[in-house]
Amino acid sequence: MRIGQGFDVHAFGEGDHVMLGGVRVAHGQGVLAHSDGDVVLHALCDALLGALALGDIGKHFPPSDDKWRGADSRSFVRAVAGMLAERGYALGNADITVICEAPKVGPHAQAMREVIAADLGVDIDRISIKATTTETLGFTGRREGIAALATVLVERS
Ligand SMILES: Nc1ccn([C@@H]2O[C@H](COP(=O)(O)O)[C@@H](O)[C@H]2O)c(=O)n1
Ligand SMILES: C[C@@]1(CO)OP(=O)(O)OP(=O)(O)OC[C@H]1O
Repeated sequence: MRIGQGFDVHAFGEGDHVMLGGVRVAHGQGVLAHSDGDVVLHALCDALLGALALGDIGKHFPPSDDKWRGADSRSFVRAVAGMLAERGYALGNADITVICEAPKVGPHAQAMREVIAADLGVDIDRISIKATTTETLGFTGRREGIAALATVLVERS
């Protein structure tokens, strides 16, 4: 059994939605990013890569590579899932926390769990999505950006 953790932040910018856990969430702003800027999936990928000491998301999908411009971050999750499987590992469980004042994550948490479970090929009860504000403190509190934390356990399959 191995453990991994991931963290990602994107600044809010122009737009009318954010992608969170592969789900399009209506919001008065978008995020600035090379890909679709899905902090949930980026933190998850980093946690999975970290669990197997495979580097980080930027090593595998460099922001300097035009191939990933506007990319659907679900493609990163599926690619990372493949790396795990190749090495004989499968997800034990993932626990993810989204940090922002808005949008509200709770109403979308179940849909995010379904997307992530499907992309990792695991039962939904292995995927947890939580959210918190920072009580108006810091960059998330000022609504300048959105952050996510992910912790995973991976097990020999
Ligand atoms: N973006 C968010 C933030 C919070 N929630 C839900 O609200 C609860 C209370 O948040 P506090 O930061 O005031 O503790 C939190 O436990 C979440 O259930 C949310 O859905 N989306
Ligand atoms: C996802 C990648 C893809 O180029 O770019 P961004 O969408 O900017 O996201 P970030 O988490 O800042 O960096 C990781 C990159 O791999």
